[in-house]
Formats: sequence, structure tokens, C-alpha cells
Amino acid sequence: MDPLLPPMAMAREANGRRKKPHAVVIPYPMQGHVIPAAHLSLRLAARGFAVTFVNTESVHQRTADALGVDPRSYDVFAGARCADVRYELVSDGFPLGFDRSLNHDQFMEGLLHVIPAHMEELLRRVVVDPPSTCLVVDTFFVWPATLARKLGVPYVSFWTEPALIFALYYNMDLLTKNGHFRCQEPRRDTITYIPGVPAIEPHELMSYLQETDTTSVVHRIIFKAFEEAHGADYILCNTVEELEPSTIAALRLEKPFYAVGPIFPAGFAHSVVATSMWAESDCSGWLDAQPAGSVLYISFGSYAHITKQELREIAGGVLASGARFLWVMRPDIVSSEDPDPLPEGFAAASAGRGLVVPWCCQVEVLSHAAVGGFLTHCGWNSVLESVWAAVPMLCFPLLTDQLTNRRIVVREWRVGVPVGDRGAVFAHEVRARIEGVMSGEEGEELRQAVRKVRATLEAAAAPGGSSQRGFNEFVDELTRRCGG
Ligand SMILES: O=c1ccn([C@@H]2O[C@H](COP(=O)(O)OP(=O)(O)O[C@H]3O[C@H](CO)[C@@H](O)[C@H](O)[C@H]3O)[C@@H](O)[C@H]2O)c(=O)[nH]1
Repeated sequence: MDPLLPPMAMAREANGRRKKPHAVVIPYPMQGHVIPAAHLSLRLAARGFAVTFVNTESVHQRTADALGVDPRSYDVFAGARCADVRYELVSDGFPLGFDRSLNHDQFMEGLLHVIPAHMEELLRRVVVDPPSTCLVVDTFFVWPATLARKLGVPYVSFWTEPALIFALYYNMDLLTKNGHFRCQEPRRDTITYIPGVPAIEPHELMSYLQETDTTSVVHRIIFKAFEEAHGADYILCNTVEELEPSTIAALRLEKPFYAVGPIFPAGFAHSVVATSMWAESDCSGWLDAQPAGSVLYISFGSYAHITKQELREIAGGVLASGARFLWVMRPDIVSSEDPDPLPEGFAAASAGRGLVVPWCCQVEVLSHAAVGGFLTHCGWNSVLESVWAAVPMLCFPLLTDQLTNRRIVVREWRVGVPVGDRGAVFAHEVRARIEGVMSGEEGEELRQAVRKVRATLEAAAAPGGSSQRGFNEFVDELTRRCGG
């Protein structure tokens, strides 16, 4: 009996039964990636996998700090006691006190050049029985196919964004060949040649594919990560088959591709795992006191920054609209060096109808009856959560997939409206859009549309639905391959 095997696996081996398959789940060390990976882990554990979940020491420390608990004795999965999830930590190469938000590019260089060595060391320790193990690793990492091959285990590439985004990155060579990417003067006409992808405009591409300087550290990460994705054995995606059928069908010609979304906490608004990297303010008392559907929820996620000028325009629009609002003002939203970036006088001018907090439990807020609209940066988790809560969106994408996600929200599903672009967002437009969504006829149409998309998500997630079937197929395949 191998003393390093998880206890459940040992018990089964001793009983002479099949070994449990072992999934090592490694999220990208960012909030929007850790949350779905944690819930995916619980799902895998519920289906008979022994799971090892790997957080970076930094994410771990921040989660413990957010909860006010001692990081030395804390396990993110402590609240999910019966789940067979072991919790491991790995260094990302930087000291815990290093400000990864302020020093973004330096941190990214670490993810490109330093973390792979730490991951290899960790995996050599936790992959004790390669035939029963698979790596379920975030697609944005630059090492998983290479390391999986070295260790003799399959690489499941976990994609936390829409299939559309995966397809565009996966086919960067086609974009390059056709002159839409990686050239000084990219073509501006519609892109019609990516397999399975409906016609898409260049300005709807992810921000990194719109940039002409492709030497940035993020570009280098994306190029390497998708080289690795080409070597993946399986793709697991937080999307829904019915919402992206042609794209998923085309990707299936390349790889086994499983659409298993939306990946949420089991009860949606209440999670048994604590994943927040900022302390959550309790907004329920304030929300309880607001009329149904009257509150605009505003948040730009965990990663992107906005400029002070953009913030000023948005704040001006929010004030002028007269709407009630709950605004998540992440302490580094402009920069860690400017923790209070709202315009002077904003608090006084909005007293009595607005609440500004550094962080909250977003799924709980979106589920509250008082919330009637979501001004969002269109991070994919936020989009899925907003649809699930049947809340229409006002879209102000900041970077990366968010620009493409806006197209899905506004043009494909018609469950949201745009409110300007980077560097071109204006208070009068923000005001008009808020009024339209919160109280106008437009809002009613959007609410009807969002209920329809929600029904699609719900059907996919229900027993017998496409995402459940996809997950079952994935579990069966991995159990067959890793079940000993
Ligand atoms: O006050 C808050 C704000 C956010 N959240 C949660 O944090 C997550 C944020 O995820 P997301 O909306 O996807 O935004 P980002 O944090 O910006 O996520 C990154 O990761 C996503 C998934 O890959 C990408 O789609 C985004 O563009 C990328 O910036 C969601 O689950 C929210 O519920 C909270 O719990 N409280």
C-alpha cells in the first residue's frame, strides 16, 4: 500500500476494489479562475475522484486574510469536510508581500518562467501513481502538456471562458495567415474563416488579438499556453453546448471537448468553499431595505484596472441617473497606490441611495430581489452569474476576453447593452443606458431575454441536460483511463 495515496484510495485498494481516479486540479492564481476550479473540484470529488487542489501560497494567504483566519491552519475546503479533496500549496516564486496587482508584468514573467519549476517539484510529489492520475490544469498555464508528458499522465485543459474565445486563440495561426493578427496593419474586415465561429468583427476580438505589439509578456504566455493546449488530451469548458453549438462542434473535430457549465456553487448563492481574496462586506441588510429591482450592481471583477478618468465618467453617469446602486470598489481598481479613486463629493452626492464596498459575495448580491441591473466588465463568471440570476447587463469591458464576451451578451443573447469603450465612456451615455435598463422599456425586453437564456443554462445543468451529460461523459472517460 502506498503511504502517499489519499486515505480513500488506500481503503479501496485494501478492499481489492478499483482505485479511485486522482485529479490534480490547478487553477490559474487569480480570483476568476480559482472560483470555478474550486467548484469543479467539488463536483469531481462528488463523482468518486480523489482530488488534489493546488493553490499558490499567495492566493491561500489572501483567502485566509480575507476571512481573518490563520493561514497556517486553514484549508480552503475546510467547509466541505466530506469531500475527498486534499489541499496543496505551491510557491509562485514571489514573496507573499509582493504586490502582484501593482507589478503585473513582473508577476506574469514569474508565471511564464518561474512557476513551472515549482509546479514540476510539486507534481513529482503529489503524482504518486501516474496510471490513476490526471492533471486538470488551467489552459493559461504554459507548462501542463509538457509536464503531463514527462509524468506520464493525461492533461485536461480547463478553460474558464467561452468556447468562442478558446477557438479564436486556438486558431491564432489562421488569424495571422489571413492578416488579422500579428502584423503592423491588421485587416479590418469581418473574420469569417475560423472553424465553427460565426462572423466576427476585428473589434470584437480579445484585446490581446487586437494589439499590434505582440511581444508583451501576456502575449508570450498566450502563445505558449495555446501551444500546450494543442497538446492537451481533453478540454473541459465552463460553457453550455446550446449557447455555442457550432464553435463547440468545430473544436470537437480537434479534441474531446466537454461543455460542462455553468460551474457554480451547488446552491449558487451560498458556497461551502471560501474563495474570496478580499474580505466580503455583508450587503444584505442594505439590499433588504431597497425596493425590488431598483438597485444597479456595479463591479469590474478581480483583475482589470480602469483609469481615474473612466471612473469619473461612470460615477457621473451613475449620479445623474438617480438610480440606487451597490458598487464594488476593489481597492486596486485604479492602482494599489490609489485606494480611494472615486471623484471628490461622490459619497455626499449619493448618500442614502448608494453603497460602496471593497468586495462582496457577488452571487448573493445578484440573487437579491433588489438588484435590477449589473454594470459589469463582462468577465465570464460575472456574465454566467448575471444570467443565472436573470439580471440584465450594462457592459463596459476592460480587456482580454471581456470585449468578446460583450459581443455574446449584447449581439448574440441580447441580454445587455454597451456603455462605451476604453477611453471613450461618457457620463451622459452611462446615465442614458442606466435609465434604459433600470426603468425603460428596453429593460423589460432585456429581462425577458435574460430569462430565456437562463432557462437554457438551467436546462443544461439539470439532470439529463447537455452539461450534465457532458460531465458524465468526461467522468466516465477519465474514470476508465485513470481508474486502474
Ligand atoms: O465583489 C465581488 C466581485 C467579484 N466576485 C466574484 O469574482 C469572480 C470574478 O470573475 P469574473 O467575472 O470572470 O471576472 P475576473 O475576476 O476579471 O476574471 C478573470 O477571469 C475570467 C475567467 O477566465 C475572465 O473571463 C476575465 O476576463 C478575467 O479578468 C466572480 O465569480 C464573482 O462572483 C465576488 O465574489 N465579489
